[in-house]
Amino acid sequence: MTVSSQASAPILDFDQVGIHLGGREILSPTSVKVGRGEFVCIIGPSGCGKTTLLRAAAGFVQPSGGQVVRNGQVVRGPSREAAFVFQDYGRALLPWRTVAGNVSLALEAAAVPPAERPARIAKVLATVGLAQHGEKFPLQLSGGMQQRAQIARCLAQEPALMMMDEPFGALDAMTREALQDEVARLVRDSGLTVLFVTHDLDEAIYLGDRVIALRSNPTPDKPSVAAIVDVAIPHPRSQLETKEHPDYLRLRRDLYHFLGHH
Ligand SMILES: Nc1ncnc2c1ncn2[C@@H]1O[C@H](COP(=O)(O)OP(=O)(O)OP(=O)(O)O)[C@@H](O)[C@H]1O
Repeated sequence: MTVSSQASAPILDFDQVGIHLGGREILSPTSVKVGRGEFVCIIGPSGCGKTTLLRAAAGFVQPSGGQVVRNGQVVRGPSREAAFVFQDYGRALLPWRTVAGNVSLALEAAAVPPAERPARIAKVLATVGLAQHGEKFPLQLSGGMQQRAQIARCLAQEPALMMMDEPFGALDAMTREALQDEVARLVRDSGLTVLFVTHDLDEAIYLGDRVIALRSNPTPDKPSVAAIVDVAIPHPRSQLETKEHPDYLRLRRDLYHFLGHH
């Protein structure tokens, strides 16, 4: 557990959360507390329940056992306090609305008065480096820029928690690194708490304060959570220096083994 998660009441508390879907146990009872401002990455093989865990935190899925407590309240459904960034930015954005129009959706949903919207839209677009692109339509932008637009829309909702489900999985390596750095910066600047699903061990260690490794097909001997590791590499991190840090290779090797590779 990191200092931040010990220092204050957790923003998110998975309390013995178990999830069955389609008559099958997807997630065996899982308890994890996430501290305010923490960046927690979730890794594991395809189908092990990473997205399901995020969906439970967002209130899209109800646990079959246990409870998710967010900000002291049991989660019973979706809330503006929790924003969700999907991998598939192409489907998350409305193609017939401009980038600014897409960001505006979050403000409209929150009934922000029309007069206040332009300044708030400009602010979040500047945060993600899209200040000059508000009047463009999503399909006029690169994949990385579309994903920034989706992140801007989430930020406009001023969430306390951001769930990111493989947000950079569809991007090329350079765009992906650039976006990793931007998200790390904006999370540090804003104090947001992030739950971040990825298939990529390097991405998990680079971004995470902690990494949760899940396994598929849990049994009483081998529950869903294979390991939770702290990443004590100081922030701000840089792509090159982090990968040369002595902790980095050790964590990478440990997580690789926890995931069942030999
Ligand atoms: N609504 C549902 N009904 C039945 N089964 C479901 C439902 N949603 C998900 N599942 C199953 O639950 C399991 C976990 O799915 P989930 O999407 O959480 O895995 P994941 O670890 O995120 O996978 P991936 O890395 O491939 O995205 C999968 O076997 C999936 O088929």
